[in-house]
Amino acid sequence: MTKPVVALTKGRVEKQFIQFLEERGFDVAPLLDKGRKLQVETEQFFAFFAKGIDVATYVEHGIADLGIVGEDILLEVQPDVFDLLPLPFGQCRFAVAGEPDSNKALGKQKIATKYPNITTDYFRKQGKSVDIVKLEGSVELAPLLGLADDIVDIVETGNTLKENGLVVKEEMFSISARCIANRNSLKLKKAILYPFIEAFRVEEVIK
Ligand SMILES: Nc1ncnc2c1ncn2[C@@H]1O[C@H](COP(=O)(O)OP(=O)(O)OP(=O)(O)O)[C@@H](O)[C@H]1O
Ligand SMILES: O=P(O)(O)OC[C@H]1O[C@H](OP(=O)(O)OP(=O)(O)O)[C@H](O)[C@@H]1O
Repeated sequence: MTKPVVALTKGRVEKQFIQFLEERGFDVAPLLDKGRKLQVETEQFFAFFAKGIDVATYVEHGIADLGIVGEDILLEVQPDVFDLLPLPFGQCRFAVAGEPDSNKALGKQKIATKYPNITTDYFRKQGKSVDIVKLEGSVELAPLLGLADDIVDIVETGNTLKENGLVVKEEMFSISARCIANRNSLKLKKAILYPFIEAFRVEEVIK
């Protein structure tokens, strides 16, 4: 019987996932000692490391059976994968933020974000149409430099907003990291995936 193939989001999520696995008695040494290698094998699974958006693609195409990815990616890209369960890390929230006294009276609100689909959907549900400026990071700069009126972004501690003189204007919703699965793998590799998924289950985070 072969092992599951797991696609892991590099960086922040990877670190928290490794700690999560360690607490559950998994063999994490190969993940910690990987150096610049992008694929490793542990006692329990094969892993490879990619950007979150690519983790979703690899799982959708069946290259990975499981993926560990931020819910922001799933909401933005809506990949055709099975969203199995929430994980107890990567917890943060989406918010509209901007300069404290910048309420736009006339014209369309201009919003800078890494998440154009989430943003459009959020404002559409409020019956509002906004102009979106897509950025890839350091989104907080946009209102400060006059590129946009406000931003839609992830807030965790609030430090990035605070240190740049911005405030939350509207709380949107909370997210966490998620374990996703390829739809066929779930049917065809049940025997190897289910024990693995069971080990990931954390009562307090199941919605
Ligand atoms: N401040 C944060 N607190 C908690 N989770 C976060 C925070 N920022 C991002 N995340 C989550 O972690 C995931 C990965 O974020 P990370 O910043 O490591 O990569 P990224 O946003 O793709 O940037 P990079 O281009 O540097 O790889 C995001 O998809 C999101 O789910
Ligand atoms: O509320 P905080 O704890 O300060 O976290 C929020 C920040 O974290 C994320 O940025 P990230 O570090 O991923 O950098 P980025 O700007 O390149 O996306 C997010 O886009 C915010 O900028």
